[in-house]
Amino acid sequence: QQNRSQSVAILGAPFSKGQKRRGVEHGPKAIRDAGLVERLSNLDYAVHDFGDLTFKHLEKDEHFMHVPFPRTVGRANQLLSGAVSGAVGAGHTCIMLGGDHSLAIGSVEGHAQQCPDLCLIWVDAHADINTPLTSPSGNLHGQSVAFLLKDLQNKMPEVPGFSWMKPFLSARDLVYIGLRDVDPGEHIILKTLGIQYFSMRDIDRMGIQRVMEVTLDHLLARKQRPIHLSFDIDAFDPSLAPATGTPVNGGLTYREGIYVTEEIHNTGLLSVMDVVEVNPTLGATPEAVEATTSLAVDVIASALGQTREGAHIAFPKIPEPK
Ligand SMILES: CC(C)[C@H](N)C(=O)N[C@H]1CN[C@H](C(=O)O)[C@@H]1CCC[B-](O)(O)O
Ligand SMILES: [Mn+2]
Ligand SMILES: [Mn+2]
Ligand SMILES: [Mn+2]
Repeated sequence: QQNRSQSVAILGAPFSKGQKRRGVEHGPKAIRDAGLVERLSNLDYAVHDFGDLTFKHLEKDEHFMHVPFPRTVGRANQLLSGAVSGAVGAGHTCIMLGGDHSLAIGSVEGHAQQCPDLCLIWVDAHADINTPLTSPSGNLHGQSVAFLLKDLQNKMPEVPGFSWMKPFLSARDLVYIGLRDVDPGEHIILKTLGIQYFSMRDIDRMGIQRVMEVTLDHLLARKQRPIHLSFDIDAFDPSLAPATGTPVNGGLTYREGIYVTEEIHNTGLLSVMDVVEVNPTLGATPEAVEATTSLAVDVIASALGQTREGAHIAFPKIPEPK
């Protein structure tokens, strides 16, 4: 039998108002339909599926500057924060299924309520660190990190809907992997704050093994602490994950993405993982959607201990005939 030493909580967040394309709210169902619960049940985890959160669309929700749906996004993240905090507080490793990447605001904030010393690994083609003053689109899924960082506090206006939280993360506790489409305003923020990032060029130069070595050393060498992995499916090359809202060429290979999650699993410190921006309505064919959703299941399983070399949980030794 399996000593279900650990337990994983699945939290669906069917939410899309951090950006303008319809369909990403169907991400949680699509990832479950790709067999997530079955895949995790084969690992050494007790699986608790908490179902999907229900988000209210607020009637009166005027733009703030050019930012759409600020109160709806803020409220959704306040709700998600409580749910993630509850799941982590109950001792679960939490998998948050998006939904767009604005949901990381609530996910990381809720995690930090339980684990104030958490560190954040952001795997994404994008930095998602625009402020309302630098954002080209106003879309909050491209601003999530700016709401989390104490170092950006004096560069952030008061956005309606976000008065329930305050920034808590230090720039040194964040590392980016996979960047290849960074806006000018984001670039000056990354450089000014001295945030550690590995772009796709860095991965080409160093290789993913060295990137992970430096990432985990940067975050954990001084002190072991819980890891929050925020994984935007668009970190992968669009040939692997086409069903997503902002695809950018030249992304992670399948093997690079799996290596990232294997290394994070091997720290034994993964506490919350977001998997966001899977939009099943954007696949050109059913096969394209299936490729994207099964990839999401693969990276989650890998982050939770599925290994490419195999495992023999059910076999203490080679069975012998009677
Ligand atoms: C918008 C298109 C033209 C551009 N290639 C694109 O995607 N740009 C990214 C980079 N900055 C944009 C923004 O802030 O609006 C977009 C956010 C993406 C958010 B994410 O959660 O998917 O990481
Ligand atoms: Mn992205
Ligand atoms: Mn993102
Ligand atoms: Mn996106």
